[in-house]
Amino acid sequence: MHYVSTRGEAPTLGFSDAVLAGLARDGGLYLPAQWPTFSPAEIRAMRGLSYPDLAIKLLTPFLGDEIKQDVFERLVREAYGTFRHEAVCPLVQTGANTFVLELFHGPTLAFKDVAMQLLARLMDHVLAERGQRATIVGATSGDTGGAAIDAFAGRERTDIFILFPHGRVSPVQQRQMTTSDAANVHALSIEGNFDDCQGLVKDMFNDHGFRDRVQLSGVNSINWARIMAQIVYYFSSAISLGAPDRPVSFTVPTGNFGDIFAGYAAKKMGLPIDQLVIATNDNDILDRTLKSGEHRQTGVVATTSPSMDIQVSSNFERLLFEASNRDSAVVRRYMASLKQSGAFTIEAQSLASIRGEFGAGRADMAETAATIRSTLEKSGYLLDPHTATAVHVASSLPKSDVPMVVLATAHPAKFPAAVLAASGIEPALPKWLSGLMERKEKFTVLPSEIKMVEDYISRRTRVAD
Ligand SMILES: Cc1ncc(COP(=O)(O)O)c(C=O)c1O
Ligand SMILES: N[C@@H](CCOP(=O)(O)O)C(=O)O
Repeated sequence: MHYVSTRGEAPTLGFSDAVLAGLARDGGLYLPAQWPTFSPAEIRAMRGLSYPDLAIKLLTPFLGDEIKQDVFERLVREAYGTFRHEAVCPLVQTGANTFVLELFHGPTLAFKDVAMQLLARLMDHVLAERGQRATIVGATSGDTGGAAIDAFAGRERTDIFILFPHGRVSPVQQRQMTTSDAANVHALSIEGNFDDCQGLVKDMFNDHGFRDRVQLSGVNSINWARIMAQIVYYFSSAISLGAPDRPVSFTVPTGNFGDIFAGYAAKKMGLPIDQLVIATNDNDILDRTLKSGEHRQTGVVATTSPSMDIQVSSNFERLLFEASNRDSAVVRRYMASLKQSGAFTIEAQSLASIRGEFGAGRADMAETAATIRSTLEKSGYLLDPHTATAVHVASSLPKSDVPMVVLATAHPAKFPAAVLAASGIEPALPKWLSGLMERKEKFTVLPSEIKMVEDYISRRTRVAD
């Protein structure tokens, strides 16, 4: 299996190099050269597999021959051994034909753990085999950072620097990033919003001198392995609802477009998905794009679902590549226009293809709060604000016989203030995190200035030791 860049001007890589590279050297994102596919009979035969066994079956074709099968199996089992629910990602029925897919049973209570626990182990393995080290730099609007720090803390071969927007993450999210005592962990509070943090990370990847000097790697969903690991729960939930003999729809709380792109990948691999619905909060660039065909960035507004406060949606580039029949020249034109004028207009054929695959909707903060309240009243289920945006969008769709699965991307206890205000209930952190809010914080505040951030990282990474 080989990996190609969406911009077509970077070397084609094997799996291990694509994982270590993060962003391609031409600024693009890696995708498998072909989608592995599974026939209905093969999907039927997956019924009854445990989550790790399903992950091994679905993900092995992406590895080529680069990771030995017994090693991969061990890494998968270790990764999902960190989850507190036996099913790893259990499905809960909340209405007649509606389900919530709980992705928050990992160490940091967010769906990011599903991919990050595996990615950290894969990276560690590849670096050890090669006798290399890496400097990992990541941007977070709250959840990726905590998940990455948990997964990489104490690992000998990596130093990890997480950039989060100053004052714009929840107190629980902040402490998950700032209370690690591992020497290889560095939390940087950036004076800006998430898009500024993600822009800094991409600028560092595009500064090839810096990139090579510190052996830069990324763990945001620009990294293919993040998307890859997220494909599995689309299969596990759809199979438990009758796939491949019954189609299933998904509504996904969306920001950087990684999670829902994993659903698109699952469909490409043969899973019968009826609708893939993008749910946004007030930062609704993707909802507007699907409606108008124009992708136009506006300012980010702070909401009660802070992890979705994003206007530069990285993985949309992967979809543009697919929708244009993998025409990297078209993608380069869109990206150049986005850089120059903050907007581009999607060509008619690509737009039709995107609209054929995806629906979209938005929920403002009042609708999100009302959904938390009404879901609790109707079904006794307490949603987090991100999941609530998707429940609101799903409930606004025309009625259908196809089961609708909403991805529950975070535990409500990560956002106690918003959940309390909406429902009157203050969700408690699980036992293993109960001392979190009392732990001592350690972080550095930096301006959103590339040179200052690069300088900070260069002085602290142990890559050159
Ligand atoms: C809780 C939560 N929900 C939804 C999202 C959006 O997911 P994606 O960025 O993959 O679209 C995020 C952040 O990415 C998140 O942390
Ligand atoms: N919502 C994310 C933003 C970064 O997304 P990623 O999936 O690209 O890592 C977060 O919580 O940090």
